Amino acid sequence: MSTAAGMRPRRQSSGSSLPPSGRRSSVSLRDVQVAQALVAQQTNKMWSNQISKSFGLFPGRQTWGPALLVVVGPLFVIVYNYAIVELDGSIKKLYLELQTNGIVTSICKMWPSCRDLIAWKIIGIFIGLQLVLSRILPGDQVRGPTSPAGYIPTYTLNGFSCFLLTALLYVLGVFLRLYKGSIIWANFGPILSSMNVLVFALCFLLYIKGLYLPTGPDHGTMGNPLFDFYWGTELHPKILGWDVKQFLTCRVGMTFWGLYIISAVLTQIEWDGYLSDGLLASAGLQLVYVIKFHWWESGYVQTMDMQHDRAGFYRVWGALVFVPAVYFSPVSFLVIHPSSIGRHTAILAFVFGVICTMMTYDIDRQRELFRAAGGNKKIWGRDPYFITAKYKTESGETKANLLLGSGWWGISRHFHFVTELGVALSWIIPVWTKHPLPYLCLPFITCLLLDRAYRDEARCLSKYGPYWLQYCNKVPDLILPGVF
Ligand SMILES: NC(=O)C1=CN([C@@H]2O[C@H](COP(=O)(O)OP(=O)(O)OC[C@H]3O[C@@H](n4cnc5c(N)ncnc54)[C@H](OP(=O)(O)O)[C@@H]3O)[C@@H](O)[C@H]2O)C=CC1
Ligand SMILES: CC(C)CCC[C@@H](C)[C@H]1CC[C@H]2C3=CC=C4C[C@@H](O)CC[C@]4(C)[C@H]3CC[C@]12C
Repeated sequence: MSTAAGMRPRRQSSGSSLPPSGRRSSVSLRDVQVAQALVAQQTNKMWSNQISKSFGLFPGRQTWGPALLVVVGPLFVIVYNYAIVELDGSIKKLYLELQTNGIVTSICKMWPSCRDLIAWKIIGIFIGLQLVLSRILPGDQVRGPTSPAGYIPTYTLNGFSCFLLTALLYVLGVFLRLYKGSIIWANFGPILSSMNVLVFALCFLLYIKGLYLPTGPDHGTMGNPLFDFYWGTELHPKILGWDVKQFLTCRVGMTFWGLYIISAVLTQIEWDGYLSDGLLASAGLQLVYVIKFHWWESGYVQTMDMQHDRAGFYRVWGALVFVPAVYFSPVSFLVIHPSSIGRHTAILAFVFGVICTMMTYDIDRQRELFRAAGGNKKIWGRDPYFITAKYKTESGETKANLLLGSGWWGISRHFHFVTELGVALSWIIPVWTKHPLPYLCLPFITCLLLDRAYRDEARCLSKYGPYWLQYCNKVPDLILPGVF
C-alpha cells in the first residue's frame, strides 16, 4: 500500500489493525483534541444555523418543524395520493376541489374508508409474514460500526431472501386466485391511512421505550418531548430480537415497495389487457432499485441512516408512509394514465436509470469493501489515497476509521447523491404529463440529500476534526464535481 508520498507506510505502534493514512499524518492527538473542541463548537453553531435555515424538515432547536410535520404530514400524504389517483396529479384540480367544498369537507371526502378492514388485513398478514421470514430465513450475522456510546449493533442479513420469497408468495396467491393481483394497488389509499395510525402508535411506543426501556446505551431525551418524538429517543432499539430500524425500513418499507410495483403492473394488465411502455419502464426501474437495496443490505446497515438517525417519527413515518406516498407516485400515476413517451424514450429512460442504480451500488460498495479490507484494497486497480481518521467515542476511547479519497470517493464527498438523483429522474421521465404532482419525488429527494449532505458534513467534521478537513482539502467538492 503506497502512501501519497510514495513511502511504504509502517504499521502503527498502537497495534491498530488500520494502516496509517495514505498521507502520513503529523497531527498529534493533542492537536486533534484542541481542533475537535474548536470544530465541535463551530460545527454545532454551523449545524444549528444550517438546519434552522433548512426548510424546516430537520430543525435545529425549533419545535415548529416537528410540530408541522407530525400534524401536516399524515394529512399531506392522503391528499397527495388522492390527487395522484383521482385528480390526474393536477394542482389546479386539487385547488378547485379544496376551494369548492372547503378544506375540511374535502379532506374528509378524500380520507379513505378503512371500514372494510381489507387494508388492516393486508398490513397484518404482510407484517406477520415479515416477522416470521426475518426470523427463520438464514442470513449472515454482521456487526455495525461502534455507536457513539460504544454499543456494537448486530444484524441478520436475510433481506434479499425475505423479499424474494415474499414476492413469490404474493404472485403464487394471485395464481391460486386467493386474491386479485391489484389488491394492493386498489387498496393503497386505505393502506396509507391505516399505516398513519399504526406508525403513530409505534412511534409513541418507541418514544417511551427509548426513555425507560432502552436496548443499548445510545438513548435519551433532548429536553423537548415533541423533538424527542420526531427525532427519536433511541439509536438502536430492538424488540424481541428484531432490530426495529432494520425491520421497519428493510423488511416492511422496502419489501412492500416491491409488492406494490408488482400489484401496479398486474392492475394495468387486469384493466387494459396490456402493459404500457411508460409503466413498464418506471415500474421496472423501481423494482431494480428495490432489488439492489436488498442485495446491498450489508452496506445499508452501515449507513448514516442506520448508524446515526434515531428511530423516531421522521425515520419510521418517513420510511413507512411518506416513501410509499411520494416515491411510489410515478408508478401509481402511470397505472391510470398510460404514458405517451413511446418505446424508444422508455428504453432510454430504463437504461439510464439502471446505469445510475448500478453506479450508486458500486459507489456504496466500494467504500464498504475498502473499509472491510482495512484499507488493504486497490481502488480502480491502483493503491488508494486514504486517511486513517482518529476520533473519540463518548466513553473517551480513541478509535479510527478509514476515509477513502480515491475512486468514486475522490470525485466528490457524496457523489452517490448525484447518481441517486439520476435514479429518481429516471423514475419520472416515463410519467410525461403536464401536471406536476407525479414528479414530486425528484425535488423531494434533492432537498433530502442536500440536507443529509450538510448534516453529514457537520457530523463528520465534529467527529474527525482535522482529519475531515484533510479529506475536504483532498476532495473539495461536496456533491457535484467542479460545482459544489
Ligand atoms: N433515495 C433516498 O431517499 C435516499 C437515498 N440514500 C442513499 O443511501 C445510501 C447511503 O447514503 P447516506 O446514508 O446518506 O450516507 P452514507 O452513510 O452512505 O455516507 C455517510 C457516512 O459515510 C462515512 N463516510 C463519509 N465519507 C467517507 C469516505 N470518504 N470514506 C469512508 N467513509 C466515509 C461517514 O460515516 P462514518 O462515521 O462511518 O465515518 C459518513 O457519515 C446512498 O446510496 C444514498 O444515495 C440516502 C438517503 C435518502
Ligand atoms: C418528510 C419527512 C418526515 C422526512 C422523511 C424522510 C424519509 C422519507 C427518508 C429519511 C431517510 C431516507 C432513506 C435513507 C436511506 C435509504 C437507502 C436507499 O438505498 C433507499 C432509500 C432509503 C431507505 C431512504 C428512503 C427515504 C428515507 C427513509
